[in-house]
Amino acid sequence: MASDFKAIPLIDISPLVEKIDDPNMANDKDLLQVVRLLDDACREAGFFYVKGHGIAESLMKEVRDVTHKFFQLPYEEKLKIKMTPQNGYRGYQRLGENITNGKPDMQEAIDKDHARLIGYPVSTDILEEHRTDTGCGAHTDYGLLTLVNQDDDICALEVKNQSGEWIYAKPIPGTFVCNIGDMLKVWSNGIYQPTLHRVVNNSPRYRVSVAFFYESNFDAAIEPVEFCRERTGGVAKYEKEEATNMAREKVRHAKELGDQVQRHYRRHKETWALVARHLNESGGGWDETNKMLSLSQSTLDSLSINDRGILSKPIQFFDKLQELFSGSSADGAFMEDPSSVADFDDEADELDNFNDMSTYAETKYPQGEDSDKLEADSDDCKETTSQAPIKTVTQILGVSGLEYRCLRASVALLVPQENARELNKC
Ligand SMILES: O=C(O)CCC(=O)C(=O)O
Ligand SMILES: [Fe+2]
Repeated sequence: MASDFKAIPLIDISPLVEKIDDPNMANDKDLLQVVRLLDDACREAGFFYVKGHGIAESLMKEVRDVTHKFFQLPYEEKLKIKMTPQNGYRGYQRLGENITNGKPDMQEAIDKDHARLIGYPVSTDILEEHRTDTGCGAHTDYGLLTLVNQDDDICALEVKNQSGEWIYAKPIPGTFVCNIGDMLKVWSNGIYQPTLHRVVNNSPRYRVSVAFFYESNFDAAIEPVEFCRERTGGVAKYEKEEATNMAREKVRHAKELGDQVQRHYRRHKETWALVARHLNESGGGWDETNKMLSLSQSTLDSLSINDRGILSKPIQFFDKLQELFSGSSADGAFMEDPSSVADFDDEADELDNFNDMSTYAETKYPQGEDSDKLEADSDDCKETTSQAPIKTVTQILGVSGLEYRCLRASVALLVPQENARELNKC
């Protein structure tokens, strides 16, 4: 547990860097002092700055400058390297796509293996209805150690101390801000605990940071190391776990939501199959005024109770279902099921232009509750139908854009390799 720290320590690690290949390093007083300071920092704040790391300040700045330049590019340019399931979720992640604690983060990013280049727009540049209050919601990092090269002139990264106060990790030029992650907690048998942190860009300037996440391989077994167990009473406080499982735990909620969306999708697909089967029957047809199928008595009589129940009620989303499942005509040529992840993702991209963030207007988030209904009288539906005339997957599935993005985050589970970053913050 983070202590009641009021400031984050700055540690000059040059003795460590200089002696890193020295077989006698353990006898070096200066180096041992660095180790002591690092140990204190990890116990107290879980955060520290490092200087004397050997990377030129000018190079750190250049990296940030390039990052700024990339995010200034037109949206279409950035999309050329967009993150997809096919490329293992590496590449450009659009504004609002990263979800923390169920809320979209007001950030865009490029993920490349263990590095993440992050851009935090000025909040007034984001449409008010799309804005959330954090560039990155409160979280701990999943791995061992994170190093952040942050913009020199903007205070945005905040770290929570034990009394619940948010302490700024103010930029200190030439330093990296470092923090420990969940894996180190397990390895150290709880001696070190990761600290909650978040990013809020309230400044009038676009902020970038470049983070490096030092993590184990996904198949590594994470368990308390013996040395730390001995120092903490001899009993392991954490069970041995595969890194992948730790990551999965982090995205449990997103995964539940993904399952929910898939259930919605399947149900509407079934409804449409039923509607399409009877649509062109003789004596039948679509009654636009009542939003119902008109069916002959003999057809009605032949239906199962369940099917009759569905078809004798208004089908509010008829045109949407038709578009989604059969293109422009009711020919029953259904689209792929979303369990085929790539297809679903592509389809979403087509229907849902994230740039205008039109599906993003809703902010309701079910927090795991299963709002498994799309009846015309449900509040959910009223909300979606009364919106601007947009045709989106989210409307049809009866989920908000936000939930839908969670689905996408959950999809990351299916491509777990190298994907610790994506999983990190759900
Ligand atoms: O942008 C920052 O300063 C930190 C970002 C962060 O905490 C993260 O991506 O895990
Ligand atoms: Fe973080």
